[in-house]
Amino acid sequence: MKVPVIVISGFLGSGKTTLLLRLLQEAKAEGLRPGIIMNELGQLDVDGHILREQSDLPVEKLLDGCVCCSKRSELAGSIRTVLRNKPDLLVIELTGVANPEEIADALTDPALIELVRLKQIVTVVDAEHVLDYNSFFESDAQLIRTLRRQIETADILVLNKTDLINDAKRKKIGQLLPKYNDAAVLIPTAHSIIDLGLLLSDVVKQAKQAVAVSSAFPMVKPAAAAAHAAPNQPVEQTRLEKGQAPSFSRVQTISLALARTASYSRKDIEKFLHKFKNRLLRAKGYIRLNPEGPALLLQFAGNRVTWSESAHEGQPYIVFIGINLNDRELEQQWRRLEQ
Ligand SMILES: Nc1nc2c(ncn2[C@@H]2O[C@H](COP(=O)(O)OP(=O)(O)OP(=O)(O)O)[C@@H](O)[C@H]2O)c(=O)[nH]1
Repeated sequence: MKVPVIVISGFLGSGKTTLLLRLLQEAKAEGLRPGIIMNELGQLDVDGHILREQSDLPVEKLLDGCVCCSKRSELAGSIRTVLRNKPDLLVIELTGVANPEEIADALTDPALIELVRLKQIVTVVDAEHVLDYNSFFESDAQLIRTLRRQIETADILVLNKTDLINDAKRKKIGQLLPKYNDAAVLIPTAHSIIDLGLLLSDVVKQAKQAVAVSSAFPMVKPAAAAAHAAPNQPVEQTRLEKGQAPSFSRVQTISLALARTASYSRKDIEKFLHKFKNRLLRAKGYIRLNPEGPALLLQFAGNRVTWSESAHEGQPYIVFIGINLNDRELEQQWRRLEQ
């Protein structure tokens, strides 16, 4: 069974490590064995120290670079190392400037696709500063885009540090965030206190099934989470019934194994990809245009298609990463391309 992955993203200082610590405590209380990967931009393992002081779980560190770009090639090795301990769950805390979309993409690399599946992207938003990002980073369009993608791709938006803002600011942010992502569960809070059942209930269920324990686990515990919340900062949830955990990330990954005997036309594939472009963030695959030919690496990113030579010897496949994709429709239409 593929190990579910929770990605924690959010700008520098927004409260990611605070959330991670809470998540690990709750996971431990539920009898889960989480695997942890922390990525930091600098060479100093600051958050790792904090974590080691407060948790006895082993942490795999990726220092001095961002796992979505310069450290990407090391991600597969780190995940394999963590998987040796047979975790029920893998939690990856990204750097503040990482685009979670890139991680969704990295998890579908050939070395990982059979081992892990993206479960949820949680983005922690710093309520005190989020409205200022556009003016702070005016000269850095790439950074602004990344911060926006952190919000747009989230399944859960934790609006943290609400203890540091007034009602007017809170209202403004409450109007802004849905403009970028109206499908995520929005949780205003302080000190990253959220109902962790949203993240863990299905993993607990799966772990219990795995050991053939039949007693049902309560899906979420809103009352318990609210009891921990700071005064005047009730845990609120919107766009999702309380007690209902989303089981899949909004960023979906659909992989299709391709028959070795099938042939394809390059033009048809490109037409297909452009047809879905509004919902497709990324597509990539190792495809043989004809059964005797070599595998080619197909990449679709930013609405551009590139083909390159590849030494891939294994089963041809294609992976689609997108939002609001209909897997049956996509597969049916893809199969029509087979000649
Ligand atoms: N006042 C206040 N402080 C908070 C809150 N949440 C976290 N903090 C503090 O903010 C600081 C940064 O929190 P972290 O959890 O380390 O943030 P992070 O996103 O992991 O930070 P980086 O690793 O630098 O990206 C710490 O000193 C926290 O104690 C909050 O809701 N309110």
